[in-house]
Amino acid sequence: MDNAAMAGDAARLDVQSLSKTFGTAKVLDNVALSVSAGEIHGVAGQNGSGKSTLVKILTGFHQPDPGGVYVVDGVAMRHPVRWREVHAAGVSVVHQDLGLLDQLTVAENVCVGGFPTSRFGYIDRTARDRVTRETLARLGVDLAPHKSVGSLTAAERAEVAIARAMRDHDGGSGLIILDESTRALTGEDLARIHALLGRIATAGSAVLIISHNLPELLAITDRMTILRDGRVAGAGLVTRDLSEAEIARRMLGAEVAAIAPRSTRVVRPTAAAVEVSALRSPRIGPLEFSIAAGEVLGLTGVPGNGYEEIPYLMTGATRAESGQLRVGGKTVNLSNSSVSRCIRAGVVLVPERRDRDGLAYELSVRDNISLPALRSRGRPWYVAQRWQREEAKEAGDLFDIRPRNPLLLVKQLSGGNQQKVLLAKWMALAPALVVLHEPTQAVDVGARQDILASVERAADNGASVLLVSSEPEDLALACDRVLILDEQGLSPAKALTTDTILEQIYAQKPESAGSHP
Ligand SMILES: Nc1ncnc2c1ncn2[C@@H]1O[C@H](COP(=O)(O)OP(=O)(O)OP(=O)(O)O)[C@@H](O)[C@H]1O
Repeated sequence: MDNAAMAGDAARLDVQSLSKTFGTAKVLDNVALSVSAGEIHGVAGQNGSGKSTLVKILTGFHQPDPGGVYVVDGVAMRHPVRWREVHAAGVSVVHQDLGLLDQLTVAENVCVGGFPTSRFGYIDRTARDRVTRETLARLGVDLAPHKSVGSLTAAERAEVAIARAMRDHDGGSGLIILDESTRALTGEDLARIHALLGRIATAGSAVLIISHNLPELLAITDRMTILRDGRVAGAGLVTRDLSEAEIARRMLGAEVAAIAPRSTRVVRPTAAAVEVSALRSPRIGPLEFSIAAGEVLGLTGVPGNGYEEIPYLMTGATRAESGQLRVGGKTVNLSNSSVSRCIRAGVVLVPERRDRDGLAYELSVRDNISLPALRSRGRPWYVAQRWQREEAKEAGDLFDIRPRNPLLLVKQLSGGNQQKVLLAKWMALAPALVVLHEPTQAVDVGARQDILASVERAADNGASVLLVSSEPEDLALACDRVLILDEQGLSPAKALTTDTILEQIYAQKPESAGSHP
């Protein structure tokens, strides 16, 4: 698409000479970025290259170093940059987690932070519903304002978040920033949100989208800016002149070597080392499957059909209605278990939500990596032992954790590098069963390969691995076998190719899809 050409060349966003220093680290260095009216502009970059920092500066969360220029629709932003002024100038943002309140309605979510009030200060429900209806109609989104957000599909939730961001934009004005907000969407859900972004751009607003999904950026953007180590490694490149390989090369400064699918390289193990039986929750089951030692088993389904619950049900994180897990000669009752009991049985979970379930943000990289082994390998934890230092160094090298400083607090790392720490933390335990949920979400192309390689390495070292993912490409690449959950239960993928897995997933759609567990 070339919306920019259609809507003229007025810059909605113009950034020049923008830098940001944390302590002694310059994480953005002289960045320039320009987005025209009617343009969809993509930003890509390796984990830690500065994308989120850029968004945080544009929204006034971080202050840039002195000297930068930041202009919205012709209005120069004053220093310090304040969200109120940026927003008034026409900038809005949709964050990764969408920031929705599930217990509230569509209208309450769309109007949150800007409730129309009556002259006595009460919330004016009629005005609120009218604003919501008008916003949704303007965006071409068909949603009832009174529906509860907790009951919506993944695509509908993204529509509500985008509607909230667009609520105060006068027709065709301003800039909407999507900071990896499409990352949990796949297939038709993703296509639906792309169509919405296309409509927003065609109406004359500008869209700035940050994503690790290179096919997504190639499909919907007009131009792209690529960051590498905080510097621009490609400014305003016309997307139709780019390929995935070219973007990756600019991002990483090197070619990304393709890896061969596991199924073509490895002799399939046969004897079951892990057996799951009678696994049932209110939404799924009973299910039964097994994983051999040294095997990577993939598991997927239509988003929201319940397959996303399986990693949590199998590891004691969510209590199952019924279910047994046999691993290493022990049997765990999944209707009456806990995470710590599962860990003692040699079962670890690498969850999707690292912020909620996986990492201690206020602790260092080193402490996070060695936490699970502290009990068995000796205290006190506040004095770093040699094995802790060695383990942290090894993990840093193996997973390419950047910056390579094990004393940094996890909260100081970029999102993708936090994901690598989470993996390193569990892999260091040499578990019998590793269960991973969406391990490559929000990581760059190079890190994705490192993570899939580490998953395979765990299996090659004798672990059983369950890879639960919405990414058919990851499943086709890293698995020995893939199971697909539908209303009939689990069935094996007929072939380990992206297309076959996708076709099988969407051969049967559920009646109603809910949100992630
Ligand atoms: N509060 C902070 N203190 C110190 N360093 C920080 C802080 N926030 C970010 N950084 C550093 O700034 C750099 C850029 O991080 P940023 O989160 O912007 O990267 P990113 O491109 O968004 O990465 P990802 O794709 O992994 O989300 C990283 O090296 C990170 O460690």
